Amino acid sequence: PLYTSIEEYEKVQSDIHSIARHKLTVQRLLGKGAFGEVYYGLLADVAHSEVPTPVAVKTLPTLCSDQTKLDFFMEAVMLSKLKHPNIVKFIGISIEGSSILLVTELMDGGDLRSYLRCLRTKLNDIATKELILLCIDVATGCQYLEEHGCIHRDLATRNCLLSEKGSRTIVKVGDFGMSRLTGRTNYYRKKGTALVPVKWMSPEAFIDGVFTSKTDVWSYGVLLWEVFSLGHVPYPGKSNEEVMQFVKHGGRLPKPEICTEKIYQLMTNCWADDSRLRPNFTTIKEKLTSIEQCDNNSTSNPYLSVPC
Ligand SMILES: CN1CCN(c2ccc(C(=O)Nc3n[nH]c4c3C=[N+](C(=O)[C@H](O)c3ccccc3)C4)cc2)CC1
Repeated sequence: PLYTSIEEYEKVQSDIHSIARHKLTVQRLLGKGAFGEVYYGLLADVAHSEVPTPVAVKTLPTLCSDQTKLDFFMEAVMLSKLKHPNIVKFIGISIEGSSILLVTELMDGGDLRSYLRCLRTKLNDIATKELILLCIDVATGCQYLEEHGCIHRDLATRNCLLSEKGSRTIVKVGDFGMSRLTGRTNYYRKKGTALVPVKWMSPEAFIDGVFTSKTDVWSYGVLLWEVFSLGHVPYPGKSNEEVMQFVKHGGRLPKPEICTEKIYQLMTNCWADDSRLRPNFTTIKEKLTSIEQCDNNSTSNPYLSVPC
């Protein structure tokens, strides 16, 4: 596996910005990621500003395998290549002795799944419009990944982050711990049986280990289901093995209660057995936008500007 990562690294030759440790002040713990922890930090002297910039600092446990270190570094390399308003912004890494810190923009709203679960208690009439806008943000970030030959491989609400800048909540695709660049091929073949998110995976991914942007589309369909079920775990009560059998024989997630038929239709299109029949992220974004505008019109304005 080390070779695979080095091979991956060669594809993404990039100079990673390194941050002098004395410019970084690590403060309170924000959350525990898949590996390591994420802290609130302050970075001095960004763009020659007097005031330090709040950042997120992702740490690796000092005691961890070389593979984990390499994956962590690969995530930094991957993130450093991706620049988009719906992808969490990479700032740099700070290496001192055996400690490696990954510094990104601060997303102060936390992860999308926790946000959805909080929504359950806050409002009883959840605004479908707000949920669709969250999904459009994620689809826009995924469209960028698709265009840049980057397969995320772990799209899920737990890996998306929110920032509540002013009134508008914006969602960005966060954790890239499992993402891979396709380079010449346009798919990635998983080696070994690393921990894989079966409930978010397409049949060709969990059967043959083949990942393309269309496997990300399947995962995005499950993310849509998560959003409209306000953060439920997919296939409740089913084990990974049972889910694989169920999905392999055509079983699919049911329509969440607060989800409209049109949105459920979009989800099921993302779960087509044949990956060629699944929409791409450009189509997904267009469909969600027209649904959102349609909902807008039908409530406020009788003369529909968007044919529903
Ligand atoms: C009610 N409160 C609201 C505030 N709250 C938080 C909880 C967690 C966070 C947080 O981790 N923010 C992050 N900003 N940037 C990155 C973050 C994580 N990153 C990572 O790379 C992490 O690996 C990651 C990536 C995607 C999703 C989760 C974690 C990069 C912020 C506020 C706690 C509850």
